[in-house]
Amino acid sequence: MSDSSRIIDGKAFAEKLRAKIAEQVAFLKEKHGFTPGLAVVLVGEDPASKVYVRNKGEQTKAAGMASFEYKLPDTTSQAEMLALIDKLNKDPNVNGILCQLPVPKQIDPQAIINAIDPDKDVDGFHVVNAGKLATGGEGLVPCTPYGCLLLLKDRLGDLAGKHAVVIGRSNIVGKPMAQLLLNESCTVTIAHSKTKDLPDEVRRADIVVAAVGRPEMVKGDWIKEGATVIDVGINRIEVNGKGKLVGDVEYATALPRAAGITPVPGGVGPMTIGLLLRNTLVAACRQRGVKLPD
Ligand SMILES: NC(=O)C1=CN([C@@H]2O[C@H](COP(=O)(O)OP(=O)(O)OC[C@H]3O[C@@H](n4cnc5c(N)ncnc54)[C@H](OP(=O)(O)O)[C@@H]3O)[C@@H](O)[C@H]2O)C=CC1
Ligand SMILES: Nc1nc(=O)c2c([nH]1)NC[C@@H]1CN(c3ccc(C(=O)N[C@@H](CCC(=O)O)C(=O)O)cc3)C=[N+]21
Ligand SMILES: [Mg+2]
Repeated sequence: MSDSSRIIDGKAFAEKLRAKIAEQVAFLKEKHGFTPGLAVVLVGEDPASKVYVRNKGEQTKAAGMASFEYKLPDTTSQAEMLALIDKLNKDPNVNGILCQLPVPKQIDPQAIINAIDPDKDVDGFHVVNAGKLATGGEGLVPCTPYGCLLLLKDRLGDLAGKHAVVIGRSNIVGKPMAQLLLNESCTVTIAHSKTKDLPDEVRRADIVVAAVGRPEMVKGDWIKEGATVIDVGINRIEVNGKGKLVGDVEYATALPRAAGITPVPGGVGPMTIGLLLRNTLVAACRQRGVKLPD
């Protein structure tokens, strides 16, 4: 097997997804006379967050959807933030609301997330959507794990019975990822900072999803021959005085062992934005009482 055939190209997959969404959006406009809209709220000046928010806005518009951006100073109070969310909840032209995380320390992120109308919660972070994911309802699914799942199903087909190890248990990546894999009938292990022997857990995995936030902490020689590796990590490091983006997996040594592996950049990241647009489309159709176009 050549190295290039092992690479799971999330960027190309996401481009196809976005092209399809653009067609669906054009159909909705022509046949039903409306345009899905996404509001993104950014508080403060975090440079990485600014880049993501700009990318989201550009891709939203490229798909033919309406993009509303709210940039608030880092002194914004929780009450001001809640007032904006209330306004967006009531605005019929806003079908999806995303508050970029992290938020400054005077704001409780969970209070903000749970103030968003669950039907507009395109991040899928609201307690109602988390509950639906856990109990089988039709909610909105968190974009990053959803993107990981689409890449896995595209590569592997049916996932039933596979042993999946998810490293990380955050509410936004690890937990919903484990839930999605469980819903696909995988046998799921969730590892975290208190896990006793992480290499041993990873060695048993058919599927590894790494969502830790530590550069290349998952070593290539932990990966079982023929396993599929999804690297969610986005870590900015310096190499010879130059900035570089790396994942949570030691990519060069994992690549020859894995049957499939996502690169960083170009793997999970582009899928996250693709699924954000998809969730906005789905939310808009539900709010308008229109069937999602084929
Ligand atoms: N590509 C994309 O679209 C996205 C990428 N990301 C990236 O994914 C990564 C994870 O994000 P997020 O879930 O928000 O991060 P969090 O910091 O919220 O969670 C990290 C998790 O990793 C666990 N962990 C920390 N150290 C270890 C260790 N030594 N061994 C095993 N587990 C450990 C923590 O365990 P414990 O719970 O015990 O503390 C925690 O559950 C980051 O790099 C982030 O930038 C995030 C969102 C989207
Ligand atoms: N409410 C909220 N929802 C989020 O979904 C959310 C968030 N807050 N806060 C931050 C994290 C992180 N995240 C990424 C999205 C895209 C890329 C992405 O497109 N990455 C490119 C590279 C981008 C670059 O060069 O920096 C890639 O991996 O190829 C990365 C990370 C969404 N997040
Ligand atoms: Mg996420």
